[in-house]
Amino acid sequence: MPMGVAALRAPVREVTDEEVARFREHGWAPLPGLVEPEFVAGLRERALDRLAGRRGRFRNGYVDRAFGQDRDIARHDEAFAALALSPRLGRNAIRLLTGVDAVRLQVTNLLVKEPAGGDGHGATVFHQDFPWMPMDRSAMLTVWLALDDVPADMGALRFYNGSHRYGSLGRSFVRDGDDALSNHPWLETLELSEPLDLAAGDATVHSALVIHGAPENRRDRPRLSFTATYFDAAALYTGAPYGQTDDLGLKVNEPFDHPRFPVVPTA
Ligand SMILES: O=C(O)CCC(=O)C(=O)O
Ligand SMILES: [Fe+2]
Repeated sequence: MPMGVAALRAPVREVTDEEVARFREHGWAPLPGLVEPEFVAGLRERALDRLAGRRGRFRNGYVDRAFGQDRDIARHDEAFAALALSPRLGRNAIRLLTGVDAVRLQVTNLLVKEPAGGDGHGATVFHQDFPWMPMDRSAMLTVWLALDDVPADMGALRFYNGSHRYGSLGRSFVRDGDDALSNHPWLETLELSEPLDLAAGDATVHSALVIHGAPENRRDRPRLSFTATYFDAAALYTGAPYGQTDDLGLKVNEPFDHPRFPVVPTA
């Protein structure tokens, strides 16, 4: 049953002080039961509808080998929009980040990791998100929400705890063999987070500076997740080339005042 517009208040819980502390210490945190499973079931249905007919697309980019994307899904779907722009999620992002009074939504994404083998997806190599970004500061995070149960061997994310403290460590996904561990073997001295079994509605949240990746999907059904990325609303545009922002008419050294980067309401 499709959700009516009136029903679109996303049932998101608040993060706890312990979760904020853990995020700041490790650069990421598990957020079990972040979104009510009933609402997530509706999102899953919408996700599957959007994905029908998208199978078997040619893949060649480095990222495309790791997972499929339906970028900006919240611009096309009101339920994903209700979630991504929910005041609870906005307040959570502000609390998790340090020294941030307001956040903008950078991007939403429906991610699909097909089962490994044949035409399927490979592992998500370890990387940071920030090195691509045209923002002048790194206060940025991604909420990664399981739209269905995602047991560890299906490819829930893993993280190098504390790796967010080492600043921007360079791009991955741009050349062969450029995963973060190959670029920086010392990362292996850090603790790798345990494999996580996520249920639909569970999430992880990660800093754009934490090193993260995911194993291949060893199950026989696609791994389905939704991500929403938020950044400090005060961040200024640097003009660095980036597909999403190149043609938007943003001004260098000005904030991202553009409808593509809405400030998330907090009430
Ligand atoms: O879902 C994945 O495998 C990777 C997602 C990711 O890297 C991200 O959301 O930043
Ligand atoms: Fe990432």
